[in-house]
Amino acid sequence: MRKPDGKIVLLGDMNVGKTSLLQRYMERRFPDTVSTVGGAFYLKQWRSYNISIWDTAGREQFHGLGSMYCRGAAAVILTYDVNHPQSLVELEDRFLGLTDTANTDCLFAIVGNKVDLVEDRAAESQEKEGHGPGTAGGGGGGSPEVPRQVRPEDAVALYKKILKYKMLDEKEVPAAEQMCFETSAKTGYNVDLLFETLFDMVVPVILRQRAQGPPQTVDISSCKTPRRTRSGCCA
Ligand SMILES: Nc1nc2c(ncn2[C@@H]2O[C@H](COP(=O)(O)OP(=O)(O)OP(=O)(O)O)[C@@H](O)[C@H]2O)c(=O)[nH]1
Ligand SMILES: [Mg+2]
Repeated sequence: MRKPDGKIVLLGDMNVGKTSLLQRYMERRFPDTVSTVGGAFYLKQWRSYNISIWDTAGREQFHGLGSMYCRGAAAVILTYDVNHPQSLVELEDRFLGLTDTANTDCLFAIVGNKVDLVEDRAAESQEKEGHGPGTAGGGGGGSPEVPRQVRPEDAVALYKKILKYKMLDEKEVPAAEQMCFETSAKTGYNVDLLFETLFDMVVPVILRQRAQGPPQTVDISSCKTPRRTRSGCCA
C-alpha cells in the first residue's frame, strides 16, 4: 500500500457525528455507530493522490491523543452539532490547541452537523402552529418557536478566531464562507461537498509539502505517553 500523500483529521466533541460523516462519505450509508475509541482512518484516492482521513475520539479520556493524530495534517475538520452550542465552544476551548502539531499551512474547516434535526424541529413546530401556545419558552409574538441553536455566523466567528490564533492573514487563506459548512450525515446533505472541497484544497498543500522536503511522519517516541489513572484509563 502506498504511503498517504496527505492527511485530513476530524476533531470535535463526542457525539457530534464525526464517524457518521466519514462513513456517509466513504461507505455511502448512515449506520449505527459506537463511540470511537482512540482513532481510525480511511484512505481515499483523489486524482493521483492518496489522502488519509482520520476519525478521532471526542471523549475526554482520549483527548491526549488528538495532537498526535494532528501531526503533519494538511487539513483539520472541526466538527460541532448545530443543536448543541457547547459543542462549538468546545472546539475553541478543547480542540483548537490540539492542532498546533498540524502543518503550518494547515487548512481549517468548521462543520456544523445534524442540520436535519433543525429542519425536523422547524417542521414539528410548524405543525403545532394554531394548536395553542408553544412550549419552547416564549419570547412573545413573532419569534420562532424553536430557535436555531447555533447560527452559521457563530461558526464564521470561530473561523476568524482560529486565523488570529494561528496568526494567519485572512487574505492568504480561504474565506470563512468557503470553509464553514452545515451538514447532515443522516441525509448526506453537503457531505460530498465538504470532503471534496477539502480534497481539492489539500492537493496544492501536498505539492508544497513535497517541494519543501520529505513528508512529516508520526514520531511516536516524541509523543508523551498518557498517564495511567488508577482505573487504567488514559488521562
Ligand atoms: N439526526 C442525526 N443524527 C446524527 C447525525 N450524525 C450523527 N448522528 C447520530 O449521532 C450519534 C453520534 O454519532 P457519531 O458519528 O458516533 O459521533 P462521533 O462524533 O463520532 O462521536 P465520538 O466517536 O464519541 O467522538 C449517533 O447516534 C449518530 O447516529 C446527523 O447528521 N443527523
Ligand atoms: Mg466516532
